[in-house]
Order: sequence, then structure tokens, then C-alpha cells
Amino acid sequence: MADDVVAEREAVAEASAAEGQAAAEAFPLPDPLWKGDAGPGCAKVDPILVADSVRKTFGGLVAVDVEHVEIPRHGITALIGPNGAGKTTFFNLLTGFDKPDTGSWTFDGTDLAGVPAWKIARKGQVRTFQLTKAFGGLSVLDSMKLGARDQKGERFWASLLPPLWRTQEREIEARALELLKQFKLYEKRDDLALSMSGGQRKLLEMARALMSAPQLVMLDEPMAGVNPALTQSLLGHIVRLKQQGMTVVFVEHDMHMVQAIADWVVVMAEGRVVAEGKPTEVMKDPVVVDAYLGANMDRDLGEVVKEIRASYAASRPEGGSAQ
Ligand SMILES: Nc1ncnc2c1ncn2[C@@H]1O[C@H](COP(=O)(O)OP(=O)(O)OP(=O)(O)O)[C@@H](O)[C@H]1O
Repeated sequence: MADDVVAEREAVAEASAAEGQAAAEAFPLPDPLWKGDAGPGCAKVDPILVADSVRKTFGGLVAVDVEHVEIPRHGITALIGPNGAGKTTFFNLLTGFDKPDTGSWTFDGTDLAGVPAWKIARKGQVRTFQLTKAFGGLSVLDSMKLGARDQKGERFWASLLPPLWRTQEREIEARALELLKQFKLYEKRDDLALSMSGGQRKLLEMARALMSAPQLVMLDEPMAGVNPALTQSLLGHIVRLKQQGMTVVFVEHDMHMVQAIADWVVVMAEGRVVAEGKPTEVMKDPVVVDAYLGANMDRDLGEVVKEIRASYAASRPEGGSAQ
């Protein structure tokens, strides 16, 4: 490898390490992240999102049946589980894109049950989709501008005061261009969003989600269908969200990705949260491995949950006793 390329990579690594260190100081995660009994539904020291009794059925099928879950603030939480576990449906419910049969949840202390998706986004909780949504015939830059929050130009009173919305427009465009630079999409700003590769569209969707300066970013399979070079870049972007003080929840099937960036892992199976823990520990649990392989198909999930709680409590003295 040429000396200048090596030097450039070393500089990037050094800068990211410094950035990471600064972020860890600015937004330290409690250690441990949880309090009381460890395991499924365990309380977090500083949760940003708390969900209770969230249930959604489709006909006779129970897609989501989450008794209790808390998402740690400033952390990266991976939501994993086999196909059909209810991960996307749970995302849809928490972000107002679908309505639960029952349940409540709070974001930063604010009750969000029944609040429509656009209002939830305004409050600072945004999401991306597993399959990138159609961007219509919009350019990359215009797609970004649509992601902005509080566009005064769209409001009635502001629309009577053109200087107000012009200022707002300028601010929105400046933010969009800045984010496009960060995501290395600046050169594509005038291209049609639809003309970009699947991976680039994932980057665009993530960048667009940041237009509203969110506190909590929920990414549904951000790495799916993305080539290895862009995967690395996407991972870097996710870590940077955390470094900027955001909380991230992402759905992912690839355990290497999860191990690489997650602080915490929530495991769903058959609509329920069946395990939680640090990435290195949670994946060692035979019950989690079984959940993936389907070996628990005929077992009572309540029993599975008890087993997991017991195994965590035994392995983490500070995590409390088994229930
Ligand atoms: N709109 C719907 N109508 C009927 N059934 C649905 C609907 N959406 C989801 N389901 C069902 O609910 C269950 C949970 O689906 P969901 O997509 O949430 O799982 P998932 O964990 O995200 O799966 P994957 O990893 O494959 O994306 C599945 O059995 C699915 O078939």
C-alpha cells in the first residue's frame, strides 16, 4: 500500500479514536447499563424509551407481545431475532407507523402511544425502513429537505411572511448539504435519488433521518443488501451517531455487525423479548442460539425467559438474582 494511503488511514483511525474518546466522555454510558435483575425486560439506569405491554395481532397471529423493554440512552442497541420474530412490527408500533392492540410507551418521559408518526419524528424519534422507501422523482438534495422538521415554510402563518420561510429554507438547505458531505453524497446532490445504488440509498435514508436532529434513531436492517465497502461506511456512520450523542436502535441479522458496534442486544422471538444483554454474553446463551435455530419451537416461552434470567443472574453478580 502506498505510504500516503497508509498515512491517511492512520490519520482517520487516530481521528476516530479521539472522536470516540471525546464522545465517551461527553456521553458516558453507565456501567453496568442495567439495574436490578438482569435479563429480558430489565430496567436500565438511564432509559430513553420504555415500552409496556405492547401487543399487536394480525388475525390470529400474535406478531408482537412485549411485556416490558427499556432502551438505554446514548447506547447502540441491536434488536435481533429470527425471521418473523416481530422486530419490524415492533419498530412500526413504536414509531407510529402502525397501531398496537394494547400497550403504552414513553420516549424521554413523553407518552407516545397513539401519537402519529410525523409527530413522533418531531419529538426526536426517527426511523429508517428495511426496504428503502421510494424517493419519487426527487433529487438527492430535495429528498433530504423533505426530511426536515418544523419547516416553517409549510405553516400557514409563516407562509404569510416570506422572509421567515426563506431563512428557514436556507437553514434547511445548509443542513442538508452538510449531512450530504458527511455521508459522502455531496457530489450526488443533484442526481435523482432513485438512480443511486441500494447501498447509497440506505446512506441517503440515514442522512435524511438526521435532518430533524433526532435524539433516537431506529434503523431497520441498515446493512441489508449493502456491499461490503459501504457496510463499513454504514457501521462508521452508526457509531458516529452515538458519538454525537444520539441513541441508536438497529435491527440486524449479521452477528458480526452486532458484535462490532452494539453496546446492548435485545433478542426477540415469537413477538416477545426473550433475552437481553451485552453482545458478547447474550450470543453465548444456548437459549438464544436455540431461538435462532428454532429448537424452542415447542417450548413455553415463559420457561425460556426464566432460564435466560437465571443464567444471566448467575453470570453477573452485580446483575441481581434470578426471578
Ligand atoms: N401487515 C401484516 N399482516 C399480516 N401479518 C403480518 C403483517 N406484518 C407482519 N406480519 C406477521 O407478523 C410476524 C412478525 O413479522 P415482522 O416482519 O415484524 O418480523 P421480523 O422479526 O421483522 O422479521 P424479518 O427479520 O423477517 O424482517 C410475521 O409472522 C409476519 O408474517
